[in-house]
Amino acid sequence: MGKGELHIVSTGNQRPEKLAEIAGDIHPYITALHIREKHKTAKEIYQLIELLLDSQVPASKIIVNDRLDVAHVMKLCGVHLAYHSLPIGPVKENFPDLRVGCSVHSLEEAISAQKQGADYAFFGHVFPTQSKPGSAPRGVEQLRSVSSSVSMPVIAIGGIKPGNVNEVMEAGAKGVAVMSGVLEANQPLGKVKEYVSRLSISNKFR
Ligand SMILES: Cc1ncc(COP(=O)(O)OP(=O)(O)O)c(N)n1
Ligand SMILES: Cc1nc(C(=O)O)sc1CCOP(=O)(O)O
Ligand SMILES: [Mg+2]
Repeated sequence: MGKGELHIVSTGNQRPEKLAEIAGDIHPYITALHIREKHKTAKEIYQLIELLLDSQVPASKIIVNDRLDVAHVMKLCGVHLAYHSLPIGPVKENFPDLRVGCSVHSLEEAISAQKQGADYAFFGHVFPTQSKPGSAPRGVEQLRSVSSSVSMPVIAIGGIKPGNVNEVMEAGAKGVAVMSGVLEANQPLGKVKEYVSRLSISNKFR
């Protein structure tokens, strides 16, 4: 069996040049880089992605939050739709080659996303994370229930560290999405390699 997927999600507050430098180092080892810059305009996101492309990050590994226009114009691999975004169904119908994903936080949301044609879903937050202060984590058992109820890939997000990768893969996740664990690490490339080695090992037992 192949490796589990490793998705890296931008923090929304890193300097574009810094993100591009890290992304240039880590892209060969990751499945996708998610550009989640909710406070940036389309033009700012476009400029950030230009920097990434200049750093040799392939467009085929970049997924952008919400902005179908940017994904289309820049020939990116996918778009991650938010609650306020265009609905999944019409996006998939009009852009069948685009990988269309979304975040889900319950079994009902996961089933609905799959019915609408989502290619994948992030489920979280599985563990405590500084990104969701004061909000209780949903835990590994809810991840297991969601993963076993849908056929689309479910990616675990929220508080994912190398040490809990095995647990979420065993619960049926097809991979993990990581923000702070890599992008706020002292040595992002070294961290990515740690995640990759855990993803390979854990998949052997599935
Ligand atoms: C491009 C991209 N990838 C992943 C996400 C994570 O989505 P989500 O969990 O919905 O983010 P929050 O709304 O929980 O902050 C994203 N937004 N964009
Ligand atoms: C963007 C996002 N969405 C989540 C969700 O549960 O929907 S958790 C999350 C942030 C994950 O960051 P970290 O890897 O630093 O815990
Ligand atoms: Mg979310």
